[in-house]
This record gives sequence, structure tokens and C-alpha cells, in this order.
Amino acid sequence: MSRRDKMIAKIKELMYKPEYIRNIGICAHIDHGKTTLSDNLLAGAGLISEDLAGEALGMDTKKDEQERGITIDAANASMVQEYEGEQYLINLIDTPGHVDFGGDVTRAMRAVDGAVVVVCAVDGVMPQTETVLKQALRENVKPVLFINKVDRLINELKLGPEELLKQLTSIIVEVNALIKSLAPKDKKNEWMVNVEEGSVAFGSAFKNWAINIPKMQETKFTFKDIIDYCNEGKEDELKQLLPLTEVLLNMVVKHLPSPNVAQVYRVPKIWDGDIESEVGQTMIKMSPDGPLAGMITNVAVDKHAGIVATCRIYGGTLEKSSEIYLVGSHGKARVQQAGIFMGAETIDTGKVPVGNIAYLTGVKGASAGETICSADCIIDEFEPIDHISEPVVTVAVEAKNTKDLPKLIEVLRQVSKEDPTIKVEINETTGEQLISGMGELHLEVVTNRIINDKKLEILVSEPIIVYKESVLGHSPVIEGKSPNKHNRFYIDVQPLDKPLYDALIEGDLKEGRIKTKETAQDFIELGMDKEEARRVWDVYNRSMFINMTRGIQYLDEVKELLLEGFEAALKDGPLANEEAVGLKFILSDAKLHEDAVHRGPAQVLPAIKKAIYASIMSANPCLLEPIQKVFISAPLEYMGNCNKDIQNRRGRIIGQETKGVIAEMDFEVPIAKMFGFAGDIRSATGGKGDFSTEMKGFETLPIYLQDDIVRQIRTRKGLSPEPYGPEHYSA
Ligand SMILES: Nc1nc2c(ncn2[C@@H]2O[C@H](COP(=O)(O)OP(=O)(O)OP(=O)(O)O)[C@@H](O)[C@H]2O)c(=O)[nH]1
Repeated sequence: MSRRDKMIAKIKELMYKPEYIRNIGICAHIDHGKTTLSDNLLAGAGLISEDLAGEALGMDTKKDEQERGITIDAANASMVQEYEGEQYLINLIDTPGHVDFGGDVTRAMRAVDGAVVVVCAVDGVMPQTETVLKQALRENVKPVLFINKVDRLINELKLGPEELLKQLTSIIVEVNALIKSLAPKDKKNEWMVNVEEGSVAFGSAFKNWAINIPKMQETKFTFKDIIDYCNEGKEDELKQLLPLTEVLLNMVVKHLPSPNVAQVYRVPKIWDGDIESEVGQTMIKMSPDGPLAGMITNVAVDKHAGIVATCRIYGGTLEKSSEIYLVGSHGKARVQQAGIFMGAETIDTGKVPVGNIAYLTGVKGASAGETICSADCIIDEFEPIDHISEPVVTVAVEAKNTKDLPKLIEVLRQVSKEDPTIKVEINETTGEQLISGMGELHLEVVTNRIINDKKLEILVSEPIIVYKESVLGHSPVIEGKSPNKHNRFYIDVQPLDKPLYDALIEGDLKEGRIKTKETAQDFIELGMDKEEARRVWDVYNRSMFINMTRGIQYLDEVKELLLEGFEAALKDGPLANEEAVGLKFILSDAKLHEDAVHRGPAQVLPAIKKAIYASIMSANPCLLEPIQKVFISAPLEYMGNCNKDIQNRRGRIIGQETKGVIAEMDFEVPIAKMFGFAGDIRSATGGKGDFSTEMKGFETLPIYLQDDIVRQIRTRKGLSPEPYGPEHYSA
């Protein structure tokens, strides 16, 4: 039996022993070395040749990933590791670090129980380090820390033992400060990383060595010895003495939870169903014989196998040829293959029990975020996966040959399934297909893949910024009349209170129609008036619909219609047909026709929509634009050039710090002004500057620009150039 076959046999055995399983994600800021680390772990496990690790990029399986040298999709692999005489199954996911692909990280975190957070020893904690930690901790995923590129501190920066220790300690302190502020309340202390206990390792993924305190105790190696080995040109020996795979995976096995431990606190957080039910108990007790409960966290399309879904099995067993039910889309499908991932390959094991990360094929309707269960035992859905960022840039695409239009529609449907952070819409007026994504690079990758992988010739427009609509003031009470004039709704609007708005952005408050009274308490804790808090009917697009009427006959019967109308109105605001956000609507009175026939959808929907539009237009409507945080690090003499470039982009200076001869600068810049930034900053710093970006959120567009931008958007969308005033909607 080859080493690989033996490993597959072992994996099949360990799959059934949850205490010997670890599901982990590797995540970091871009370029800090996740993929090099994952590749070396794969090589250590015999999954790719050791010579190719770091070059072959076994986890970066797509051609564009290898060409660009960055990870775009999350990739998976299962491997076996021995720790203290026992063998363990490690299911690993490598995730992208670039801000544009944050959606993959969030989804990967739903599949795992632990995360190896990789931080570059030279750069330290960077913006995406904070974002990925936030994504992990929000999903109740426990972190350990690997400080990578320590070889550079020794070989390039020539640090001695004391300075080395100082630099490493400052990174650990910063990471722990983040864990303390972001971890779930009951885990804050337990989850901070600890050098003494060995939940922090240091090393070089590139040179294939790593060390932590347990390894120091075992080998009697010190940082001084490591520095000496590097200085004496014996770095290659370090990988024999301090093998990266062993140190890293031992840390994972010892400090990250097995699924049977993690599911006890993760399932109640990510699943809304009744924990005491049969399904709930199957998940908590990790029973492979109970009802199937799984969540699809990623979907890819393979030329031969069709849709290949990644699925975390939370209960029961996924079986080949079985019929499963897709809870969100209400579809049924027959599983063709069920097995595990091994980098670029999949191994069909026929069955995958609870606690593992599986792949499955044959599920045509699968999309990331979908709950799956057995067709004869339907379960409650898992919580939707919240994405921290949201689309900020759009491109219009059209098929080069009009005969390809049906194919384009099909391909776009597939693309949005593979990547739920992509939004695909059709502009009803112009017939254009619009793809919105997290940034220019994200859309470039998506459209290139349509051309190269899906073999479809398309024309792609210049990127268009996504704006949002909101209000600055408080409208008077507006009357919305139904077409038959027998139904009238009286509402007003004002900006939603900031603490509530922020909590919705952070995902601390969930959106949706309010079903239980308990939610009111969360609103009250954020400063909302008690009476209003108890009367919230719906939270949608970071806006609230509050019913403050009393004793209106038939109101409950039209409630669903009112909320449908409210949500539809916010999808396309009255100013520029962009989404409306951050609004608080109060319904203060209503008059309804006593006969149900006269208060149906055709009457109620237009009445509420008109009232919403008129109220927005009378409350000083405004546009919000997406803002990016930009961090530039460059030699001091280029600081002036950088500031000038940023100011030309309507940017703001947030902070500047000098570290030796290097200036570290923080800015905030509208995304509308970021096009071409990479090239410009390269020339502004003589090629010596580095930069990274992070999404800040949406902020009010300067008022002097608003009329022009509104006109531009409306004209592009085929609407009249000027928006209608409130009187237009009260006719
Ligand atoms: N000197 C040194 N270079 C390293 C080390 N680890 C990674 N690198 C280099 O750093 C660069 C980025 O490494 P990757 O592994 O692609 O980084 P990543 O975090 O996966 O990047 P994305 O996938 O694009 O987010 C590559 O040029 C690596 O060769 C290390 O330990 N030491």
C-alpha cells in the first residue's frame, strides 16, 4: 500500500472518532504566508512533493491563483498527524487574505472549529489580521497564533535575541488585545493565546521550521541557537530539527477543540432550532446515526463532476446515493459522490459522518450558506452566514454575441452560487446584467473566470460605484393612499439611531421580521425607547419598521403586505434607485377598508411604497458612498507624495507614525477615487511603498457632489435625470 493509500485508509477510520478530529482554517492578512504554510503542511503529510511545497502552491489550485500568486478561493485538505502516540485527522482550509475575498473566509469559518492565525513577524498585526480574527471569533472559532517569516527578522533585519523577543512579544500582546475585545464573552480569557502553554508558535513557513515552548523544552533549543544556525548558514538543518508540520499540527491538536467539544457551544450559536429536539441532540452528542444536518460553506463548478460543494457535517452521516433536502431553496437532490478533500483532489469515501468537512457532488441547486438534511427528516435552517463587507463596486456585462445571452444568464447564476458575496441583477430598463462585488480585483477575477473557465466571450463595463440612500432629517407624517383611496397609511421617517445602526452593521443585531418579544431587550440595551422597541415589526437593510398605532381594525391582516412593501421600497430608493439604509419608519395611523377584497396586495403595496418614498424625499435625502481605509508604508522622503496623492482623491489623513526611516500612514478614501491607485502609489513612492486596504463602510457623500452623482446614476439606469419630489407620491 502506498503512503497515500495508507493515509486514506486511516482517514476513513478516524472520520468516526470525533475526539481525534480537528477542523481548522488557516487565515491571515494578505501575503503573510498562509498558502506557503498550508503547502508545507500538505507536503509534510505526503500530499504534495516536498520540493514543490511553496512553489507548487498545492492549495492554490486555480490557474489565476498561481499566476497572481494569491489565494482567491478557500481550498481544503484532510491529513493525518501523530501526537503523543495517537493519530489525528486534520481537516484543513486555507483561506484568502485579500480584502476583496473576505467572503470566502467567513464561509470557511462556518466549517471549522479552530483557526491558525498567521502573522508576519516583520509586518506584525495588519488590518486584515483584525478582520479575519473577527470573522473567526464571531463564529465561535478558537484561534492559535503562528508568527511566520521569523527568518526575515534574523537574516534581513539582523535582530539579536533580545530584539527578536521584543518584536515577537509585541505581536502577541496585540493579537491578545484583539482576542480580548472580539471573543465571545465567556471565552475571552480562555481563548487568549499563551506562549508558555504553547498556543503560539514561531517560525518560517518558507524555510520549513517552527518552534514553540513545548518544542524548546523537548529539544533545549533557544532563540539564540536559531539565530546562530541562521548566521552560520545552517538554516536547512533547522527543518530537520524543528519540523514545521510537527510543531504546527501538535499545537493544533493540543490547543484547538475537537468537533465533539466545539459543537456543544457552536451549534446553539449557529442553529436556531430546538436543542432538545432529536436533531439538536444529534448535533450536540455527535451521533452519526441521527438525522443528517449539514451546512454548505462553499460551491465550485468542476468541468467533469459539475457542482462540488464543501459541507460541514454537524449531525448524522452524509451518504452517497442518498436523497437530501436543501432547506433554504426547498429542493431535493441525490448525492452522487460523498468524500473528503485532498488539496486539488477529492477522495470519494462513500460516507462522511458528523464532525467532518465533506465534499459532495450531484447537488445541482446547492449554494454556499444552504442547510442540508435528509429528505425524510427536514430540519430548521442554520443561521445565515453574515458577511462583514458588502458589495461596493458593480460592472455591467453583456455577451459579445447576442445568441450567448441565455448562456450568460446561466453562467451568472452559477457565479453567484459559487460566491455569495457577488450580487447579480438585471437593470430592468437597459437589460444590462450587473455584477456587484467587494472591489475592483474581485470583479476582475470573476469576469476573467467567466471568459477563461466558462468560455464565454463577454464585454465588461468600467467599474461603477455602489451608492446607498438615506436621510439626514426627520420627515413630517406622510399619508400614503391606495389606488382605490379606501386605505391610508400615515408614516414618518428619520435616521435610525447610531448604536442600533452600528450593531446591525457589526452583525451584533440580526435583521428579519420580529417573531419574539425577546428581541426588544436587545434594542432597549442599545438605547432604544422601550415602547418603540416592543413595537418593531421588521428590521431590513439596517432600517426598522415600527408600528405605533393602537387598535386599528384589520391591521394585522395587512401586516405581511405592509412589510413586503416596506422591504421592496428599500431595495430601490426614490433618490437614485439604490438601496435605502439606516432609516426608522414609524407607522402612526392607518385607515383600512372593512372588506378584505378592497385591501388586497394591489391596494396595500403601492400605498405603503408611496408613503415610504414620499417620507424619504421629505426628510432631506442623501447618498452614502463606500469608503476604504488605506494603509501606506513607505520611506519617509515619500510621505509628502503619498499625502498629496490621497488628498487628490478626496481622502482624509487619519494618522501618521514614523518607525525608523519608514513612515506608516493611515487614510480614508472614497472607493470612487481609488481606481488606478496601485500604479499611482507605486510611482509616488519610487516603487518602495507598500499598501493595503480595508473596507470602512458607507458615509454621506459631500452634499456639493450629490446632485451630479444622482443625475449620473439615474441617467445610467435609464430614469429621468431628476428624482421626483414628495408631492409626486401623494397623488
Ligand atoms: N522569508 C520568508 N518568506 C515567506 C515566508 N512565508 C511566506 N513567504 C513569502 O511570502 C510571500 C507570500 O506568501 P503566501 O504563502 O502566498 O501568502 P498568503 O498569505 O497565502 O497570501 P494570499 O494567499 O494571497 O493571501 C511569498 O513570496 C512567500 O514565498 C517565510 O516564512 N519567510
